[in-house]
Amino acid sequence: MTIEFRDVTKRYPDGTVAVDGLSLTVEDGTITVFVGPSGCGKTTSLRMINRMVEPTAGSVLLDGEDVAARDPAVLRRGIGYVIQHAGLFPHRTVLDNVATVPLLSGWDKRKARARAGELLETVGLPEGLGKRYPAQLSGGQQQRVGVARALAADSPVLLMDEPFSAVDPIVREGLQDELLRLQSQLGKTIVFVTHDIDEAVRLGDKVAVMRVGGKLAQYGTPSEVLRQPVDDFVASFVGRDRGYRGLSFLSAAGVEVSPVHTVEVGSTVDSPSQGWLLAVNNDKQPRGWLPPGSTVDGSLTETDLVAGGSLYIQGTPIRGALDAALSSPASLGVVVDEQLRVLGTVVAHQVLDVIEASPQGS
Ligand SMILES: Nc1ncnc2c1ncn2[C@@H]1O[C@H](COP(=O)(O)OP(=O)(O)OP(=O)(O)O)[C@@H](O)[C@H]1O
Repeated sequence: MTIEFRDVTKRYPDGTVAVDGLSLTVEDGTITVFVGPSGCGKTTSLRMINRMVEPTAGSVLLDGEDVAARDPAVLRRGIGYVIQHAGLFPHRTVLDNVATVPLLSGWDKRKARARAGELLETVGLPEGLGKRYPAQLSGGQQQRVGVARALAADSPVLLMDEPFSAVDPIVREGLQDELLRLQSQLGKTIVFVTHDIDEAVRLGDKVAVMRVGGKLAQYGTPSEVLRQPVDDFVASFVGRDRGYRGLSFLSAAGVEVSPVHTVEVGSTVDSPSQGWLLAVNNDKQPRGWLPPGSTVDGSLTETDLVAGGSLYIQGTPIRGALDAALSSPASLGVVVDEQLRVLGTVVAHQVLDVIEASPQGS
């Protein structure tokens, strides 16, 4: 099934333009990866495919048919969807989690569970795990269950939103291998969102690099994007980072750590916040970000916050600093000490400058 974005724009009610004039076609039976820094509109784009978000202008077509003409609930049931932390129902067994969509589609319980058991096997989990609850599984196992549940929709389209971001790098590689193996058998049309360029290049038949402001910067095969970046943004986001396998060993000593405005959870925030405010607990550990212009009724709670990106522990290799900056909703990577207390922030271009200037960086 092809997925076509035709001049799609999404402006949220507060005026944020999350996606700006996106036009691209995801080809049938391929994996297309939307990649870019936090806040560039990847998730919004993905959610317009299954109508969890409605475009402000333009249209999304599945095999030439505008999704706006489809009943949203039926559409969604027919499209597999996997998110970070798997999004499993905590009070249902693993088997019942996977059987959710078949049950919603009217299958009888036995048949739905039998199918769920097969799917667990498909994603490399022993059927015996089906009786457990999600909390009794490792993070990697939970993600596999998330994939099994999405496959249960038996749809030609699978949407995956940072599905492997919350697991450690080794488990992540295993999950990526598994997805590629599954895809070689299933040939689905997959749209996959990540901020990790290595993951994008590894998984994507095509890669769509997006920039903040919701603009598509480049759309091509991984090798096109790596070898012929269209501009400096793509070059720095894709080109340089890619070249730096040595990043994992490079020190971040030269990276400037800037002070950051913090606000404590539980305190009051008067007047709309200026810029992004980093919320911390009373141990100075980061809890999330308060977006610019937010007003808070009474004292600040975690529900007022946007989840943060990864943290960079000072003294660890520079790769983590880049990852923190790229995954932060505020575009400010949070630097912490070993007790995870906030020290300040770093920005991606500064990290890239340090990498550039290093002997490994040319
Ligand atoms: N419901 C909403 N209301 C207002 N603004 C929103 C809403 N959802 C997202 N945004 C804003 O739209 C922009 C794009 O967000 P989106 O979640 O699509 O980005 P993303 O690239 O997926 O980011 P991340 O990698 O952090 O998930 C951001 O500026 C975000 O703050």
